[in-house]
Amino acid sequence: MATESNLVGMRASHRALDADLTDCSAPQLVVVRHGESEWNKLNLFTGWKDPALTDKGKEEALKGAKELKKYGYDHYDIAFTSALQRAQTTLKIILKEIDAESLETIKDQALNERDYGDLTGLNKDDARKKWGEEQVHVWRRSFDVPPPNGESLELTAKRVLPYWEKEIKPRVLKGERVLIAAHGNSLRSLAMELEGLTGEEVVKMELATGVPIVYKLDKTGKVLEKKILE
Ligand SMILES: O=C(O)[C@H](O)COP(=O)(O)O
Repeated sequence: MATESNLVGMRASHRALDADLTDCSAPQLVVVRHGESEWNKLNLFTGWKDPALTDKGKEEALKGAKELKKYGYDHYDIAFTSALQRAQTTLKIILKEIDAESLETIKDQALNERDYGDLTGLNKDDARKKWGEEQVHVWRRSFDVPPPNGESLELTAKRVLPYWEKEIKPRVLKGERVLIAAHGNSLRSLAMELEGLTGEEVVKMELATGVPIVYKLDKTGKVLEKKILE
């Protein structure tokens, strides 16, 4: 079920928000985290490694597509995804289900998962045993502390957001219907910008695999309305 009008634009006045919500021409953007991958299943730090989706991951992508259809978010002008197959396959499954297999799709590593550096390939529980619960939590969920030789969320945002500003946002603001299939941390970086979240707020945000998020934006690209289709 769609989470009812989960309004995040707390900084906007309610009057302005109501006015804009009645405006069907307000720019709209749909983002989705890939379905479960083989390495998610094995509880391994994945980052820029490129495992495939599991069967469960494919089912999650299909379920996400059915939710998009159910709520009428099944027409797009362009799609963006990362250079990693778990996001690309998720997108493919969605596009097939909404009869949009020939949709123009741009793949770019700017949308990749954060690079987990030396943690890549390690089991997350083993890492907790080795470095302690707290240290691993800091690496996974602090804003600006990178894992050894990897990217913090802040560093991830430094490549995701310029790409958003240059390649995606202008299309969304022009009224193109854009679908992005990407990763937990690349989408967190984007959510930070769209929803106006602080570093502290964004690290608390968890994105479920295969669950689409629909954003309605104002004319500057900030979020007026957010619906999680789960
Ligand atoms: O790269 C990974 O391991 C996951 O896709 C995201 O991991 P996280 O939940 O530890 O950020």
